[in-house]
Amino acid sequence: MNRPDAALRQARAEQLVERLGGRPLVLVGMMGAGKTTVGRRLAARLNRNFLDSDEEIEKAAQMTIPEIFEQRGEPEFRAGETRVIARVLKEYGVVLATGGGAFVNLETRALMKGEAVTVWLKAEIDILFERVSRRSNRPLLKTANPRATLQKLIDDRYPIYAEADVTVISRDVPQDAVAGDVVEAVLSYLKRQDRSDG
Ligand SMILES: Nc1ncnc2c1ncn2[C@@H]1O[C@H](COP(=O)(O)OP(=O)(O)O)[C@@H](O)[C@H]1O
Ligand SMILES: O=C(O)C1=C[C@@H](OP(=O)(O)O)[C@@H](O)[C@H](O)C1
Ligand SMILES: [Mg+2]
Repeated sequence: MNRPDAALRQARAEQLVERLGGRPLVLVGMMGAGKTTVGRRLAARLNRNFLDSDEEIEKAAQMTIPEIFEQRGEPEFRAGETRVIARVLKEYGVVLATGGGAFVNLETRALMKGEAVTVWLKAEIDILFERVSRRSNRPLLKTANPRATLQKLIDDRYPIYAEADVTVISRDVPQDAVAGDVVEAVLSYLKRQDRSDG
């Protein structure tokens, strides 16, 4: 990146941080959308702390996500997810990557929408499927036909993800470019909001 590009990028990040104040920025969307990896880059750009709800649950339980699903079951995982997100949202200006099911929970969704700016990272099934196929750490996809399972989850969840404040397409470009798209989309959203408030 040349110097004017870096300076522009920095300026946009600073503008966003200023408009956000202490509000957390939360990424929601399907498994494989890039919430964890794009979220980390986004936080670095904004010079803000990054947390991932799955990682926080793993730390608290001292178990991996597949172990939690296997030994305790999904309802207990979801209860932990709700608790962790409520705790993390109290952190000033945090960038939070959620697990794909977190926004589906009515209570957690209301909390996120009330406390944070929510961003849906949206991607096509081909992109999602290719990305989730790289690792076998997603218990919900351990089915006879994982692609069909992913499609079913998309059908069920997309109307709910659409309730996020901002939608950003998780394109097939480097994660840093997607992080840049998030900065621009959230900035436009907050500018629109500030205009309609004032
Ligand atoms: N824009 C991208 N280009 C290429 N690979 C990506 C991109 N975004 C995410 N990935 C890869 O896809 C996989 C899933 O990403 P991850 O951030 O874990 O998604 P999520 O947290 O939404 O499930 C990871 O291997 C990640 O490196
Ligand atoms: O979509 C879901 O219900 C899940 C998504 C996963 O997180 P990612 O979306 O980060 O893969 C993880 O929370 C768990 O396997 C369940
Ligand atoms: Mg993730």
